[in-house]
Amino acid sequence: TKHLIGSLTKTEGLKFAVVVARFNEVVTNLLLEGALETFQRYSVDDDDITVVKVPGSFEVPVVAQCLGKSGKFDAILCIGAVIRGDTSHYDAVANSAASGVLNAGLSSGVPCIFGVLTCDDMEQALNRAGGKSGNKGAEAALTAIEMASLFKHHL
Ligand SMILES: O=c1[nH]c(NC[C@H](O)[C@H](O)[C@H](O)CO)c([N+](=O)[O-])c(=O)[nH]1
Repeated sequence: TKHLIGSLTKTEGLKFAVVVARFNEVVTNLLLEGALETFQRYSVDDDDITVVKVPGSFEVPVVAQCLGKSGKFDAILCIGAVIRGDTSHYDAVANSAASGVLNAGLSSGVPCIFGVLTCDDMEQALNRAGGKSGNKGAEAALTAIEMASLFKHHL
């Protein structure tokens, strides 16, 4: 039986883009920090990481698709924080971000990792951005490394 799996240790030469929504930047900067530290811990070269800022999560997918199609990256990490609070169009933004990131990956053929928090309130979001529930940005970075390695070395 042939089992294909991405490595977390053979990260040399893997190139990553990180698309970060500025909306709720108190949260998204913490997610970005967690992601960058995880890349560093897993020996991803700093020169192999490109960070792109966009206004909100709704703008993330089109940039992820563009970066994917550039052929310059092995995985695209998408970071955002959609917080319901008193936002009327929470569902529109959250659902668009999810389907948008999915389609960016499918259309570009480059793994696009969904690191967009969708939470009811700021406390929930902060708990998932380095609080007691961990850091979704760090987790998504691990996923990005595994998927980049799987595609580069096995697919
Ligand atoms: O990333 C977010 N964008 C949000 N809206 C902006 C949206 O992403 C676009 O930038 C905007 O609609 C312009 O296209 C949010 N809310 O509306 O609450 C949110 O919680 N998070």
